[in-house]
Amino acid sequence: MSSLLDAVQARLPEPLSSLSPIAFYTTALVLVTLAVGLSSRREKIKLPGPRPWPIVGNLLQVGEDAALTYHEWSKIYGPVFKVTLGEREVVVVNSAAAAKELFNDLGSVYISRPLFHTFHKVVSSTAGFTIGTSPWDESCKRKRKAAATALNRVAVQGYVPIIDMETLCLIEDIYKDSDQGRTAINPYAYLQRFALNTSLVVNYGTRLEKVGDKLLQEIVEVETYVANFRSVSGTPSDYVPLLRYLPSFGGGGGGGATARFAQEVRKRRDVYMDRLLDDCKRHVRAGTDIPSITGNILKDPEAKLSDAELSSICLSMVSAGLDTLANTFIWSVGYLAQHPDIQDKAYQAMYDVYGGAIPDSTEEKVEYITALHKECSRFFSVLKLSLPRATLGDSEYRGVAIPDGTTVFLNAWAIHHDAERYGADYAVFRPERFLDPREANLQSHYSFGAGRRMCAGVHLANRELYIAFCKLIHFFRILPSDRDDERAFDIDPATACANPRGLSSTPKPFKVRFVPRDEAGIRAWIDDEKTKTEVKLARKVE
Ligand code: HEM
Repeated sequence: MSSLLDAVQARLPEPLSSLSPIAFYTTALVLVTLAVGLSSRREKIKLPGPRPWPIVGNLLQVGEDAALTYHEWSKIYGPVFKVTLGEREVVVVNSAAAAKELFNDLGSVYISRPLFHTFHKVVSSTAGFTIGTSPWDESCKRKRKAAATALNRVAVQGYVPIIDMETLCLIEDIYKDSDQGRTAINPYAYLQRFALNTSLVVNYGTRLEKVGDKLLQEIVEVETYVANFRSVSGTPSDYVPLLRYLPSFGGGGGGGATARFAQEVRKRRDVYMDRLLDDCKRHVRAGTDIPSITGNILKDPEAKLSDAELSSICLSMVSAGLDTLANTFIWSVGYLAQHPDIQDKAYQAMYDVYGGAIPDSTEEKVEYITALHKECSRFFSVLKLSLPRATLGDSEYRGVAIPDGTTVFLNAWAIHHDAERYGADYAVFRPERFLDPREANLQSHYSFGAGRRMCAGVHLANRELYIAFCKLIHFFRILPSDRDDERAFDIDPATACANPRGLSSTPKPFKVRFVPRDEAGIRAWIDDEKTKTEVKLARKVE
């Protein structure tokens, strides 16, 4: 017993570790009693939900993959229930009907974002919050408006040449590294560069040249760490403040391992964000910039954005479309490799429209490809719990009061498994569901969230998905590796997720073959496009 006490005391900060055993147990008892008292006194939301434990609430019951657990709980407690995470009560929304009722019909209430200790106080104190992590206020309104205008349908049409250029680089590098389909490759780095470069060119007019580029690797690595800090289930000290004082958890005040790591990540992030912005500013001053969102803001004398707001928009542009888009592609490519029948249907659909010519990017004419990317977004649900919301003002759900400032999770995973919305075959990958004319009046899926804080990059993301799917399937047959040790891999989003506690789910690494459908055709296209484009749309980051 005393060795257990020694071990516990050794991990505590100075004032607690120096207590005698009797004083220690008394203090612990008082703290537990206080916490139990506080947690039972604090119950504000009378929705059904699993019974919380003292101090930790339901944290220990949530398990590895919170969205899947919440989906199971929704079968017991109904589509809208409450969980208690440490000292925070959270409303979880699990059906399409409830999402509409709350996020759309009560859009002006379900509009804010909650604050979390690690992300908002430790990771973000220098770089500022992204739009997706900013509570709703006048500054957030300005940032959201600027981003939404720069990313609306009309603006995105102007970015099609940029997406085309990045698709060309994607196809060229995949082609080169695949050795005519003989070598199976891991598609992650190619798709991450595609996603990041598109955002960088649109936002700064700059791009990263090589798949193995050091800056690219740094941005992908750091943004993945940041995303994990933003995850609503990855950082227990966000919910149990006491943990911030334990060395292996920690927070800003506690100086523990999590806090130190978060501070290090923040510094690394500041370095490349400053570099990208400075590079853009230098070119704007010299008049050598390429039209971009940031360049336009810097040149606009009427722009009412502060430096911090501009940095926040830049941060959002770099981070918001990186993991989300790349992971949607990565899951999809793995799935397509195991389902050549779907590729055949997509190829045939393109053939029906273009008679074998290369699909045009300026319009989404191939309905099956649109249906395919919608189904990929639904089926793989990369942001399973979306981004957390907070209510602004009091509201009600079925007569139960939801007070101002309540944290709300939109469980996109559960909604995408809602039989009332998607029918009995919700678990089947079937793009055809989105060709049904009855879909026209419904929100296709919830991977971009819902309501007034829905993804501001939805048009850009959809266009990137459409164009890249068209070209990948037009030029390649995507097939499993022919090596015995690589051929089989799990690509089921319920079981193959490599980071169930992360923000954006990614599958465990796998390799596939990209076999050119027409060897001479792909080479001629690459050569021809390169002379036309000559990567003159963007310069390299200096
Ligand atoms: C497949 C790719 C993407 C997915 C799955 C995705 C998903 C999401 C989701 C779920 C949200 C939260 C929505 C809500 O609370 O209802 C969000 C917010 C946001 N996304 Fe995306 N996103 C993607 C790509 C992009 C891209 C390419 C950009 C821009 C370059 C972008 C910019 C934003 C911004 C600025 C927000 C914050 C909106 C706000 O809080 O008002 N996203 N995204």
